[in-house]
Amino acid sequence: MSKHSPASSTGPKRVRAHHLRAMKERGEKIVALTAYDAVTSALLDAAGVDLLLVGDSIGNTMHGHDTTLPVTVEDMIPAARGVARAADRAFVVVDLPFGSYESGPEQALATAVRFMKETGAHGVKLEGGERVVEQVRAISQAGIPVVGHLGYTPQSEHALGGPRVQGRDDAEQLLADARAIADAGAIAVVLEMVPVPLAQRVTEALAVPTIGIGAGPGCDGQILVWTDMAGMGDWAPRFVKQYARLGEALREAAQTYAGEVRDGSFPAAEHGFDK
Ligand SMILES: Nc1nc(=O)c2c([nH]1)NC[C@@H]1CN(c3ccc(C(=O)N[C@@H](CCC(=O)O)C(=O)O)cc3)CN21
Ligand SMILES: CC(C)C(=O)C(=O)O
Ligand SMILES: [Mg+2]
Repeated sequence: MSKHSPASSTGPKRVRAHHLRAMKERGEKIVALTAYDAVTSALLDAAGVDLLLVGDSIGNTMHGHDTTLPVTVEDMIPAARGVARAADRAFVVVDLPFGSYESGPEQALATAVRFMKETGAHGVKLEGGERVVEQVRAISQAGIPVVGHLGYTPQSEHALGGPRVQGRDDAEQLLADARAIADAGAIAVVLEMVPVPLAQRVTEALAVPTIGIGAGPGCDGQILVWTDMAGMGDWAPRFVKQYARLGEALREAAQTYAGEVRDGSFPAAEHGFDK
């Protein structure tokens, strides 16, 4: 075992784009979480998480916004840098934020190139189907692994009418979108808030892996926002399972610290210097 003890002992030393496809073919689930900084990246990487997404959910989780819409390229770059530097094994993907790729393939490629040059990440992700095929093609043809994102796409929340399950009445459109971005070179597709049977159908239709979030067990992998699954916030979407109560643990630690500072029991002799 390496010092990082990856959960999958047969897995690669460093997860690369082609491993994700191979994992789908072998029926091995792809384990993904978001990360927004080096300290968290190191912990999740050591746990054996295969893919770390520097999500534009950083807007909600770290920057106090209500949506992902205000997140900028300048917000994403230092976050991606921290995550990429601290991950020894995981494949690191960065979200292209709202406004950084919609104008066309030239804008999308310029943003993707900037992320690859300036952060050390291994790939990028963008939201949308047929409307962004030219963007996916341009990024892919430049040799940059690109991940798609279909179903509930939070950057379009005002057009979609809020966080709603997608593809109930337009399953064929979602399937066409998935095929279009896979054909344009996407290495994987995130499916967010898609009915379980439709996510299963898309997964069977594509050669590249699907990574689900609120899309059921039929996907090739699963992703969650790390602060949701670790119980850091006071709210999480219904599709989240909470695996820890880190928020409570941190609040209690800070309360104990505050009490000890106030009553003078911290710092003790061993925390100081004699000379
Ligand atoms: N912390 C966090 N977790 C996420 O999963 C997440 C983000 N932020 N930000 C970006 C997007 C936005 N996402 C969201 C945002 C809101 C809901 C939501 O309000 N869901 C309601 C109703 C869903 C329904 O129609 O049934 C829920 O109760 O879960 C879901 C996903 C997923 N992503
Ligand atoms: C929820 C995932 C898929 C995402 O796009 C994000 O965290 O920004
Ligand atoms: Mg995102």
